[in-house]
Amino acid sequence: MLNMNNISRIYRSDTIQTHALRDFNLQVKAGEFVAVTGPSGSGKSTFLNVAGLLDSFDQGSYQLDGVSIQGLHDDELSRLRNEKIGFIFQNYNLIPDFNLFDNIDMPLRYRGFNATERKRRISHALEQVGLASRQNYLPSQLSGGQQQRVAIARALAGEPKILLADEPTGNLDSLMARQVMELLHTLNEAGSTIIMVTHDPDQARSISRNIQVIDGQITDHSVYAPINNNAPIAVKA
Ligand SMILES: Nc1ncnc2c1ncn2[C@@H]1O[C@H](COP(=O)(O)OP(=O)(O)OP(=O)(O)O)[C@@H](O)[C@H]1O
Repeated sequence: MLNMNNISRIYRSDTIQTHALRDFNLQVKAGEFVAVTGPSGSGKSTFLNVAGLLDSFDQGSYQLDGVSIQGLHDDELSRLRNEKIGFIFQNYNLIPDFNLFDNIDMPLRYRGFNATERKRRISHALEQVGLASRQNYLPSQLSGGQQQRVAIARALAGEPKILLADEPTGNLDSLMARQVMELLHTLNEAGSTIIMVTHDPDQARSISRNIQVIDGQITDHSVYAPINNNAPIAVKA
């Protein structure tokens, strides 16, 4: 599904170069759930941005769902991004004046789906996140956890090949965070491929595969026993 080999991403300014990713190698198979951990500034967001085709890279090769990314033009990258990737951000990124239906509808309109197909996708996605009865609500009428579930529904409605989540529970209290994590696990059990950056060690432990990023490289690559197990069985991969 995702195949990165020797990826480097260097940010350059007049005076300094920052090697945000260096010789970064990662393969993720369809159906995996991967937690990405590591200290602040280690390159986690840069990795997600490169993986999500939001940022370019300087060296290496990257195939997403069998498509080589190198050399693609911006319009091809946008099309691939819209088709294959669902993003979930810490701050939800919902449009406050749009109700839930219209928030989920907007990227589908952009992709040119007809009204019947859009309605089908929106209804199904809202059902998946347990908010089918609230499609006319505004984001401000929902809790933070519910807003994040809408953001997840928006990502799911695109029927992406992979979900990329950057600290999706970072703004939530522990109960709501747990509900969002349960939803992500349920989606993964139903077949979704998910890569999630988290600072929360308990969350990471609930996820079957963990990678740790330090100084732009993967330094630890552990596979844990699945969810709801506080005593991980670490197997070095
Ligand atoms: N647009 C940019 N221009 C210059 N340097 C950048 C840019 N974005 C990130 N960096 C640098 O690249 C390195 C990796 O940053 P990145 O945001 O990927 O880390 P992170 O692990 O996601 O951090 P955090 O956990 O704090 O979000 C850092 O040294 C950061 O300062």
